[in-house]
Amino acid sequence: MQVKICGITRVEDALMAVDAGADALGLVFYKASPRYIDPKAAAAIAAVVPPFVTLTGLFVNAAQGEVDQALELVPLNLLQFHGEEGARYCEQFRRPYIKALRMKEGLDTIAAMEEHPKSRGFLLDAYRPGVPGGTGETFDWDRVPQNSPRSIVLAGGLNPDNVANAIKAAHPQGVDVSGGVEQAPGKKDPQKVAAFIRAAKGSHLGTAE
Ligand SMILES: O=C(O)c1ccccc1N[C@@H]1O[C@H](COP(=O)(O)O)[C@@H](O)[C@H]1O
Repeated sequence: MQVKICGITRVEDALMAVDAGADALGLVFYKASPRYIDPKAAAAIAAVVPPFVTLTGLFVNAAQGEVDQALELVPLNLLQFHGEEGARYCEQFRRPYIKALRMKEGLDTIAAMEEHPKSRGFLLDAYRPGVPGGTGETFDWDRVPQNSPRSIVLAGGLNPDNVANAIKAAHPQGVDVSGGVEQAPGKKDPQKVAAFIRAAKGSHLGTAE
């Protein structure tokens, strides 16, 4: 099970999450988020990330120039588009990307995936009107399609206590968490991060806490 810890704003949190076993870290370049980080500060975090950890940049309906600027300053391995971005927009940056899909009632998830044939995978998040993500809310994990054409990253309201059950229900390839491992918005809690990663990675072994 691959684990992404999103909303990293401090070098010490990046180091701590990597040490705890995170496979990917997320930097939020969405200015309205309490976890927003500007590209210069993000570059300082990028400088400490080891080579086999996927550094992800999260954007929400950003102007093309904003993404270009982040890419110029920060060596991002993966882009995460969390708004209403279409395939042509996402593909223009010529970087690997994942499209986030917010699981609004009635969404045809497979049809939404087919709109992004070049997305490396799909991050499924809870839907709350007017809020693009990071809501801390879960959705019905039984709605996660088991016939997805590509990897599924499960997100939305995950925490150390529910992640093992979420994995059992949804069978994702990866999980993503932000608020569920924080002590305060933008500040990660080392105990929660370690417990989350242990529970997620141990879930298939039956050793989850
Ligand atoms: O983290 C944010 O502030 C954020 C803002 C706008 C879009 C997405 C955001 N975060 C992503 O939302 C999901 C779920 O977060 P949570 O675990 O429920 O807090 C996750 O993919 C974050 O990367």
